[in-house]
Amino acid sequence: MMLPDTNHTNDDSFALHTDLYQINMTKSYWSDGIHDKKAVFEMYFRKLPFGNGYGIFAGLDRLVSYLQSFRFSETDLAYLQHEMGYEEEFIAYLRTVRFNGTLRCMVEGELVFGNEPILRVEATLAVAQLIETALLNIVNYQTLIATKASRMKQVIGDETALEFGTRRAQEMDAAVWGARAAIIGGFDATSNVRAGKLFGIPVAGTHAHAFVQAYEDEYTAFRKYAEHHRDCVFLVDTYDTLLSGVPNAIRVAKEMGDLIRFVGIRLDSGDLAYLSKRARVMLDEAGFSDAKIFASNDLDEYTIINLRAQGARINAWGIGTKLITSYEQAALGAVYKLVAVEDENGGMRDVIKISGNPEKISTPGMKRVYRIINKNSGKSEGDYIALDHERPNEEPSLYMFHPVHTYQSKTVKNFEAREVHRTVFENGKLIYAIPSVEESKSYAAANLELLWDEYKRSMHPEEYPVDLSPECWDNKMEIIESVKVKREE
Ligand SMILES: Nc1ncnc2c1ncn2[C@@H]1O[C@H](COP(=O)(O)OP(=O)(O)OP(=O)(O)O)[C@@H](O)[C@H]1O
Ligand SMILES: O=P(O)(O)OC[C@H]1O[C@H](OP(=O)(O)OP(=O)(O)O)[C@H](O)[C@@H]1O
Ligand SMILES: O=C(O)c1cccnc1
Repeated sequence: MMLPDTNHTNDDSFALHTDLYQINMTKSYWSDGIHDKKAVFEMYFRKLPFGNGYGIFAGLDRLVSYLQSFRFSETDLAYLQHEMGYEEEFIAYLRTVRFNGTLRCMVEGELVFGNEPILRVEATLAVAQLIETALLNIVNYQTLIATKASRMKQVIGDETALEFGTRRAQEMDAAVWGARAAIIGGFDATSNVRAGKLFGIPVAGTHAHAFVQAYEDEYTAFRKYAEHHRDCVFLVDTYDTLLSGVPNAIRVAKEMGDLIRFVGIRLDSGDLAYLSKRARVMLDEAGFSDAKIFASNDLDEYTIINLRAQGARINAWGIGTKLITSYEQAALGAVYKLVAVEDENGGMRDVIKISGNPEKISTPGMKRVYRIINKNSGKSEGDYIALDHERPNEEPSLYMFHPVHTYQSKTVKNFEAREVHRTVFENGKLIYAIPSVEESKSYAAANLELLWDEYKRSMHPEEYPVDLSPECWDNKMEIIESVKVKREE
């Protein structure tokens, strides 16, 4: 009897990290001889998550390493041939497949909105199709977490935001890449040490209830911790926060004096508003007005706003489950759609996907996205999606209108049209240097300065304009008409 391979030693590439239908479509393209036709796909989501007014893009780092190493390994090919039954000639073709295309993509920390391309892939039809699933998998998760983190950080403001979610995350990849995305979104540190090593991001932590329980009493536990660590945050809620936890923390801090840095205490249960206010008074009266109060326990932006309204005296927020699992909304819903394909004459044919819902009709053609910055206010007027050859920066004024409710319009003058995509790969060659995570985080913060506050509030934000250029809109309408005519024939 053959035992299944349980040690996964054959997991030596990500090329099979795709849906079966991509391989089956590729087989048809290849059999039909159209696999090397040029194709353009764009990725976008329709609706911002959490009712937020903006999104923060993350995922480019992993996307780059995926595309750079994209090839079917010999074990992948053996599996496809012997277990899945694909023919030898097709396997021989798959052996040659590499990412040979051009990728234009937002940079991590870029603001992203509904119905605008996050990235654009120009590649051969087969390759562009084979990579769809992994690209969506990476971007959907990381952008979701970066956006949630940014939304939480907007509420937390200048206070400290700590990512504590690894133990609750949807497996190990989600924990580390989610921690990274949280930092891009504005978090200050993660508790995940591996994420710190992998990405060079700040790592921070306190101690658990188990540590207190492991000693005969709470005082001894704090004292032992203090004897072996310079920075101390004592978890004060194991037995009784106000009657024993805070007094024991103060006692140890006094005894140890300058031998430690008494960073503060952590509250992890009970009424966090009440306990933090009482603990603040006790710490201040003991002469520790610099000691900070950390809080954790199922926190999210809604609880934080509420705790703030109650006058809670919390300086650092440890957030796990509700961030790393994107508890409020499980998925972003980005899609990857074909917008142009090579025709019989070697030119490109713009293509469309029709839907009964006008908002869901795809926008054909190869496009560029511009952020229209008003030079007087320094704020963004909205995003402007134009066909590839258009150059809005050369126009004296731009006519911007809602792509569905077209009567909502404005003319913008004295603007800078800032492209939001960079060329990351050109004909298969990586030409972009990925910034550090801290740089992406600063980039996200600087981008947020471009937005009026009305787009950034967590409840019922204003809808940020994402408009099509008149030429792009006309092209879409013409193609809708031509599809209608074909349907009627
Ligand atoms: N003053 C407050 N106002 C609003 N929400 C609060 C306040 N204090 C704590 N919370 C939140 O209420 C919830 C309390 O959850 P829960 O009842 O599970 O915790 P607990 O009473 O602290 O007990 P446990 O020891 O099981 O953690 C948490 O999400 C916490 O963040
Ligand atoms: O509540 P979250 O936002 O998910 O944040 C992470 C939680 O993980 C820890 O609790 P856990 O009960 O796992 O460990 P403990 O024994 O140290 O309290 C920590 O004390 C937080 O409450
Ligand atoms: O360091 C902490 O306090 C911590 C880390 C992970 C989860 N909960 C708390």
